[in-house]
Order: sequence, then structure tokens, then C-alpha cells
Amino acid sequence: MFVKICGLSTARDVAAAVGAGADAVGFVLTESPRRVSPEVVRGLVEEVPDGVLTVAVFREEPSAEVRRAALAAGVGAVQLHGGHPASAFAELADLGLTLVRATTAALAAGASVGDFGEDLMILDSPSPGSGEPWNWSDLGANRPSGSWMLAGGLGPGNVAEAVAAARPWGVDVSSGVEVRRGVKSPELIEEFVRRARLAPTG
Ligand SMILES: O=C(O)c1ccccc1N[C@@H]1O[C@H](COP(=O)(O)O)[C@@H](O)[C@H]1O
Repeated sequence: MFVKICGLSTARDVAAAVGAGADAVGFVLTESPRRVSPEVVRGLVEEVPDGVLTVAVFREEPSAEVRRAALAAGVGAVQLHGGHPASAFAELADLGLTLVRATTAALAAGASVGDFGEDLMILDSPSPGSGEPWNWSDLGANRPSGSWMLAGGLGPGNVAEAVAAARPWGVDVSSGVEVRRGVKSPELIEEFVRRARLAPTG
């Protein structure tokens, strides 16, 4: 089970996620209470060991802005939320970064990871970063094929149930490991990673 902890903004957050064994850490470079500048992300990325994927999160920014900010931040991956067309991923392909398409189950119905040139996909609620769950148990035959993560309203208390219902390749969380919006809890991060890894898959 691949585990991504998103919305990190301090060295303490990064240490907590890496120490808990996260596979990926995310930094929000779009409108959000968790927003950080590319310069701050560059400093935080230096604290992340090789083997842990560093991800810059964007929403509706134009490709030129995504490119500029991702290069300034020095991340290994770019995550685009929204209904981006395949051309948005094609415009970023030459960066050589891992491309993550974050979308809703409705927009991704019948999709395979890679259809838009992305390397990974995230199925999220229509309100990214809100902590609102969605009806992941209804995915059924509309589960994408390939490496996709479940996100949206996950937390230590429901991640096992969500994984059992949706059977994703990975999970992604932000709000569910916070004590209040934008403030991460090392204890909740550790608990989330532990429960995600124990969740029955298959
Ligand atoms: O975390 C944010 O603030 C955010 C803002 C804008 C786009 C994406 C954002 N985060 C992504 O949202 C989900 C997690 O949401 P939740 O808070 O756990 O429900 C995940 O994909 C984050 O990478």
C-alpha cells in the first residue's frame, strides 16, 4: 500500500511523515490554507530522503505556471487537480517528473492510469483538501486500472474500511491527519500510515 501524506508545510511535518514511513509527501502550491511557496518547498524537499516521492500539488494553474513553480520547488512529482485535458500532461512531459492526475470518480469512469500521459492517478472528492469523504464503495466496475490512489476524507479511523471497499493501489490524506486545518499531527500521521498498511487489500 503506497501512502502519501499531503499538505505539509514545516520541517516537523516532513520529519513526522518520513519517520512514519510515508512513500510520498505533498506540498500545496495552489489556493489553500496549506499553501506554501516554491522556495519553502525547496528547503523542505532537502529534508526528504531518496526513495520518498516529493509532490507539488496544483489545481487550475496554467502549465507554464506549474512548470515554473515545480522547477523552483525541486520536487519529483507534479499533481494536477481538476478536469485537465491530456494536453496539460503532454505540456509537462519533458520535465521528466512523475505526473499525477487527481480527479473525481465521475470524470475517471472507465479510465486507465496513463490514458492522459499520467504516471499515477488519484480519485478524490470534488472538493480537494476539504476532508469531505465521498462514496468510494460505489466505484465497482468503474475502478481505474493501474496505479491509483484513493483520497478525500480519509483518516486513521476510516482508511482500513475505505481500502477494503475501493481496493486502491495507494492512499492520500491531508485533513485527516490534522489537529486543525493546516496543522499536522505527528501522532495522527503515524496512526494513518500504520492503519493503511494493515488494511486488507485484494
Ligand atoms: O490539501 C489541500 O489543501 C489541497 C488543496 C487543493 C488541491 C488539493 C489539495 N490536497 C489534496 O486533496 C486530497 C486530500 O484531501 P483531504 O483533505 O484528505 O480530504 C489529496 O489528494 C491532497 O493531495
